[in-house]
Amino acid sequence: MIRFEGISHRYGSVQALREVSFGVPQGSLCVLLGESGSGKSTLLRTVNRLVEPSAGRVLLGGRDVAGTDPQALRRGIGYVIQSVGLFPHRSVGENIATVPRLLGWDARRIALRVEELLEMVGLDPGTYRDRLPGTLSGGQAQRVGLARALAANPPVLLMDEPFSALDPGTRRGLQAALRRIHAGSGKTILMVTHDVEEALALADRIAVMDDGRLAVEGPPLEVLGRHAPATVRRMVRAEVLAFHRLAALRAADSALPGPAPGAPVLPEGATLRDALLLMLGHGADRVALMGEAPRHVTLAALLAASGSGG
Ligand SMILES: Nc1ncnc2c1ncn2[C@@H]1O[C@H](COP(=O)(O)OP(=O)(O)OP(=O)(O)O)[C@@H](O)[C@H]1O
Repeated sequence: MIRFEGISHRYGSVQALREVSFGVPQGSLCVLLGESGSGKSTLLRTVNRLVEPSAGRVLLGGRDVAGTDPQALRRGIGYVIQSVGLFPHRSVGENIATVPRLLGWDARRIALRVEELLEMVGLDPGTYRDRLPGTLSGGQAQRVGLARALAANPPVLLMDEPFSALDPGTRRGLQAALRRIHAGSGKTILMVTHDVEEALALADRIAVMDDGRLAVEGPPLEVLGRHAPATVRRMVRAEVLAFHRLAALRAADSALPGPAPGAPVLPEGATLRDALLLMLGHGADRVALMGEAPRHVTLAALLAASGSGG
């Protein structure tokens, strides 16, 4: 759906991107991970032409975006950023209606869509539709930003650290909302984050950027697993706190009954941190628990227990 072909970009003397090539399959949620300054936002912004790359091309559904009128292109791509960027003097409903208005939808269709979207992102339409953005909390504003980006049902959504300014609880709520919205929608989502846990909770593909280059790209368990490149291992170290939390939880408390044929086996008394490391080491999404009755722990149960499962 999105294909980067040999993308390089310079800002003056800064080489921000170096020959980046990979594809984001239709319907997938791909997370761009990488340290600060590695080129994640620049790459994301080549898709909606907020950045015109110095070399290479971006294909969207097989078409070179350079040949598409930027305004028309952006109307077909949802874009969500950390600072939200809601219009301060327009109500929540008017903010969400921005693109449908530009597309000439009639008033009734717009009103129905605004209501549907507010419900989708977990805000009661009666309470929030007529509020001004300045009266919302950060998490509520981010929900409105997400609803606005989804308004005209774009097949592609670009998200640049959309949840990073939010407290952990609010953030998990929005991650859960995003998972619901994405599931079965066929939408292709490309999302920048610094947060390895967030990537594990949301992504079906992860692309890791390192100093403007694509370090690795693939399914999460492959990318973050045993053969992870140095840049990934540095980031994972930065997530030590999350691992501490998992280390405090017994794997047996998150186990489901039943065998897990072929899965690696976790010793009795192991923690969820042990379970995660075993999954990463084997590229497996579940581990079997040693003991009398057959039991197993899934990655989804592990994320739920760590508070990342929504
Ligand atoms: N408008 C600009 N002018 C000059 N240099 C820029 C500009 N935007 C980004 N850069 C530089 O390009 C490089 C890549 O920046 P980019 O914002 O893409 O990285 P990032 O991985 O998204 O970083 P972060 O995680 O900190 O947001 C950095 O060295 C940055 O300083």
